[in-house]
Amino acid sequence: MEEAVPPASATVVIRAGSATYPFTLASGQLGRIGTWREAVGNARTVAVITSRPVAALFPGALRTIAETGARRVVLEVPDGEDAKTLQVVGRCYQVLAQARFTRSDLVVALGGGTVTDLAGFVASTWKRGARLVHAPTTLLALVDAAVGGKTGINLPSGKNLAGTFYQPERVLADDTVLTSLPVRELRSGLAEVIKCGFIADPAILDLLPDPARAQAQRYLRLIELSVRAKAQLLSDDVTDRGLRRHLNYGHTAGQAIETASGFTLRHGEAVALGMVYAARLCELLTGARGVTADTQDALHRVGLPTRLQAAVSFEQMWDLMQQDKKVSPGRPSFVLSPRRGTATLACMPQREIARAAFDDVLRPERR
Ligand SMILES: NC(=O)c1ccc[n+]([C@@H]2O[C@H](COP(=O)([O-])OP(=O)(O)OC[C@H]3O[C@@H](n4cnc5c(N)ncnc54)[C@H](O)[C@@H]3O)[C@@H](O)[C@H]2O)c1
Ligand SMILES: O=C(O)C(=O)C[C@@H](O)[C@H](O)[C@H](O)COP(=O)(O)O
Ligand SMILES: [Zn+2]
Repeated sequence: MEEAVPPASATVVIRAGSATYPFTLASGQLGRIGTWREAVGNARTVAVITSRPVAALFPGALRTIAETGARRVVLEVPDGEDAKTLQVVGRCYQVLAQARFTRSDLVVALGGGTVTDLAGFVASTWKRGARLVHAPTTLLALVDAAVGGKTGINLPSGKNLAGTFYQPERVLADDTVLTSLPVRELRSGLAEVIKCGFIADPAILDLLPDPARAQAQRYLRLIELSVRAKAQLLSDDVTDRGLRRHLNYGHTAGQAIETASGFTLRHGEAVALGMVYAARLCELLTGARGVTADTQDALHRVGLPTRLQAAVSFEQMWDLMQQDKKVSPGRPSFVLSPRRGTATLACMPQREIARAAFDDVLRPERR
């Protein structure tokens, strides 16, 4: 049985500095001609960036884009993190060049966060800026990656080390995409939802779903609350110099762990571990109590990992953390959340404290 949860409103207006655009949350809209007519506008060519598995899941969306009358070009990129490389960016540019793609043509990102990160980068750099619409198909992309205009490409030396800030014209959020999403991917998205609960809106933490059950109303509500929380933090800090950094909670350690695991961990799983780590650091640095237990409890409720299983050493994590793009010596860059709904910035911890926190909460337990 579905619990009675207040219905989500249809549109969240995202204000990102001088840009304003709608995040429309409407079940089934990716298959509607009206949605796409409005999104395509007067573009002559629509380049849909997607991956093969995602394209196979959403033939209706692809067909409907073609029915708008615009010429449709489908760029199938590798699935998952393999899409976020300079090589794939180069291949996208080649296809756009062959299609004589102009700045008034439209790039549509149809997929998860890897696709929105890649497509955003391609659109922002193609002729210094083509039109862009996001059609997120994972929970993680719905609540996070499709909003706020961060684009990212991975380099051998680290995750998201090349990127731009480039806002889409609109985000077409259709919660029915969740019906085909594997539970592991749902959980991964819930890590970013839980992050918003800790740094901004504690009400989120009282609404956490059971990922093994269908709870459509609850997801609608969580999508809306998470997007509102994100929008609030980035509205006056699009370029990540101040408040927006709170959205990086769990990411300094998390993205280091994600990279060190060779991307065997999903982004959200790594962020979950990063939040546990940040919680323990918070206790060690500030004397706060109960932060780790509260974090572990929220993550356990949705079945996310709270301790490393993969072989990632402290040294690997520590080295990669130093290369995080927001780290600069002596300046606060590590996000802590001492209490539900709040976040602060601290300097990178000293190595001994960083190691102690790792040993306390992340190091795989000996069997
Ligand atoms: N730019 C940002 O603000 C931001 C925010 C958060 C995360 N990210 C980035 O997002 C990426 C992770 O995104 P993700 O978790 O969506 O991963 P993803 O894009 O790799 O998608 C995960 C998997 O789900 C599959 N999939 C997609 N939609 C599906 C559907 N509806 N049904 C069934 N399967 C489906 C894909 O084929 C893929 O294998 C990371 O690279 C991360 O760095 C960016
Ligand atoms: O939008 C933001 O700002 C975020 O930090 C959201 C994160 O969830 C996301 O993973 C982002 O891509 C991480 O950014 P990075 O600057 O650490 O690469
Ligand atoms: Zn993230």
